[in-house]
Amino acid sequence: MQDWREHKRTVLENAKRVLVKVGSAVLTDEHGLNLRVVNRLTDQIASLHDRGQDVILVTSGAVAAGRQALLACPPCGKDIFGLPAKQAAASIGQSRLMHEYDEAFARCGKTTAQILLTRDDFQSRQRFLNARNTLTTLLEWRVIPIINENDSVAVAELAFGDNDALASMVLGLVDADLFVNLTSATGVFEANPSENPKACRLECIQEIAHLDVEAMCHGKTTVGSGGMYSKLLAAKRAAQLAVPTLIVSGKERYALEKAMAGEDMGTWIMPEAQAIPSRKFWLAYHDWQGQTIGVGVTNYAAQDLKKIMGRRTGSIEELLGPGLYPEVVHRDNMLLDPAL
Ligand SMILES: Nc1ncnc2c1ncn2[C@@H]1O[C@H](COP(=O)(O)OP(=O)(O)O)[C@@H](O)[C@H]1O
Ligand SMILES: N[C@@H](CCC(=O)OP(=O)(O)O)C(=O)O
Repeated sequence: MQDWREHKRTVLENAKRVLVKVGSAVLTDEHGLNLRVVNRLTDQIASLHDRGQDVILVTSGAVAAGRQALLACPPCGKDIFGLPAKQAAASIGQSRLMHEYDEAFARCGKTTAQILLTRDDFQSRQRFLNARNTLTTLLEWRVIPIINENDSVAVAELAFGDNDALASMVLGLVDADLFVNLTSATGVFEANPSENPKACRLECIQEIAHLDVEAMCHGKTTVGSGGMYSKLLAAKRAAQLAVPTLIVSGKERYALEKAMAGEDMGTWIMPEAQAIPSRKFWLAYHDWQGQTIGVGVTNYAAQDLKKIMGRRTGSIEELLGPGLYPEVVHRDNMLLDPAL
């Protein structure tokens, strides 16, 4: 196995397309969106971009920015914290968030584009491909795509709920070669540092597939977003796509620049040696219902399957007519144990 430090150095030096994700805990403070953080982050992303790297930004902060606006001018006697209120706050905040990014990037001479996605967009092959085409075109034009979940239309069962999951899905859309996840912690620790202050930072996670994420983060760590738990699940998906993840503090000044320059900070998560082909990755996220042990595209409709269950292959043509497939789900169209 390649030494992880050497692997990290090689990826950092050669990454052409970097996806940077920044969460609410980094971007916001008790007053809402922290513009100093937004400006520092855009400066650093612009520098990477100037060096020729494509950068895709997945950002949270719409709900916080919306609530900030609402608190400045509250709707008399109305709830601003329930789910519909959260969705409405996101729609108020998203345009403000985007405005701040747009202005900050413009000061660095960069053009931005907003893309709002929901889980639906990854479940429909057509929408998945449309989103991919748009992103590819933007990147060819050297525009910086800024992505968030489309909170105001996402219904509970279709919501990502946290942008770590969204970011990991976008990796597959844009064929990124590095995922940088900016967090409020200084990296991944052996255990939740707020519960166990003696826990040490992990410099590298070599085999994320074998990591007990539940135990390490003690379940989900924050309400409404996943904290480190969802970052590790996102890193697991990234690893399946053969994309390494760097989880690093977004609170520290110049953290992104320093991390990209190879300083010893945060946690490096090694990718799996064998990437899932992108079509299979899409399959993995196509069906989210029930207890999933694997996913695949079937050659037979459910009612036909009921008719032929338990029958000999030779009798199938008699039941369903000619032109049949020899298998219900071909192994090329099947993925077992996706990191759902
Ligand atoms: N093993 C762990 N290592 C590091 N942080 C952890 C761990 N388990 C739980 N956490 C918590 O996860 C949080 C990091 O996520 P955060 O950046 O706050 O989330 P978000 O990006 O969703 O807003 C930290 O507050 C930290 O206390
Ligand atoms: N899409 C929402 C944030 C979702 C969320 O909680 O994200 P994160 O803080 O990154 O885990 C927003 O823009 O406010």
